[in-house]
Amino acid sequence: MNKTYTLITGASSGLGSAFALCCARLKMNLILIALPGSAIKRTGEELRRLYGVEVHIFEFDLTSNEAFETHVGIIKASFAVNFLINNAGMGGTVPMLDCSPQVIDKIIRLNISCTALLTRELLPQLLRHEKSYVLNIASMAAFSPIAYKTVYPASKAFVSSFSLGLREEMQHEGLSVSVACPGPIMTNSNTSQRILLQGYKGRLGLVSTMDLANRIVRQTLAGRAVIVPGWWNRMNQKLMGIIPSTIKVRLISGVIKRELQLTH
Ligand SMILES: NC(=O)C1=CN([C@@H]2O[C@H](COP(=O)(O)OP(=O)(O)OC[C@H]3O[C@@H](n4cnc5c(N)ncnc54)[C@H](OP(=O)(O)O)[C@@H]3O)[C@@H](O)[C@H]2O)C=CC1
Ligand SMILES: N[C@@H](C=O)C(=O)O
Repeated sequence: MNKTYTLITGASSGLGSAFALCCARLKMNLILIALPGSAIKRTGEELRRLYGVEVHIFEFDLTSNEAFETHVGIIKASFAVNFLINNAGMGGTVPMLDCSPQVIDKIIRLNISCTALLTRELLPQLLRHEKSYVLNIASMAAFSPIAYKTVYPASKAFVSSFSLGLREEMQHEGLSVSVACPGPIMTNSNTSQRILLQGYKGRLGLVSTMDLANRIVRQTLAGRAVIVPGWWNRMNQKLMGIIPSTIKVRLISGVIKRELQLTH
């Protein structure tokens, strides 16, 4: 039987490395993408040794057009990808006037362009399998505009809309597309500090990173369209579907504004 591979972007830390561990435990061969200079090679060796799976590492900046074209070209030509996890993403909390145009561009490229383009590039490979999966990582932030984050929630609304549109288009093709909308996750130190500044409301939605990865992968393989882990987050999702946008943006932004203490 031909070997199949799960490709995970942003796999060197945070949720991405938890996905790598979860998928290795499920005996999936892995292709891990991360920025150069992380500890991803060591992670790869550990996963090979512990779980006996193949792990191929690609270290490049997904937002560089040239690097993207070169590395994705190699991946397409060499590996039969049947599960794509678009996890790499960036955000932050900063007033619009203090946010550099470069950062805005990077968020849009990584969260929006790379998600759509990598999916498009790998679609022919994915469709060669009887059953294949795409998992896109959005956020609870996809459910409402948020002041002081502005570009990030807008980018995650794109990820959500893109995923559900593609899911509909692929429904008879054997490709199941899911979008995960996690609440706060204690991953890198900046994000963790900001979550603590939100107070008890931020902490109520917390799910441990490994638990989150396991739940999201399980539900993706079960074919679920929208994955919102955690009871508090699911309740918030329902509320956000009912509350008018002008009211919810004010309520959520009030909580998020506390994160500005980190930089101001
Ligand atoms: N943390 C949270 O509270 C939440 C996160 N999310 C989403 O979950 C996903 C993972 O988040 P999280 O684990 O916190 O993120 P982290 O910042 O902890 O990790 C992001 C990963 O992506 C990699 N990465 C970043 N930029 C690039 C790039 N240009 N090219 C290649 N790889 C890159 C990072 O590499 P390196 O380590 O080398 O920088 C790292 O491996 C994101 O899409 C995020 O938006 C959703 C809801 C809440
Ligand atoms: N990862 C994002 C969390 O919601 C952020 O950095 O804001």
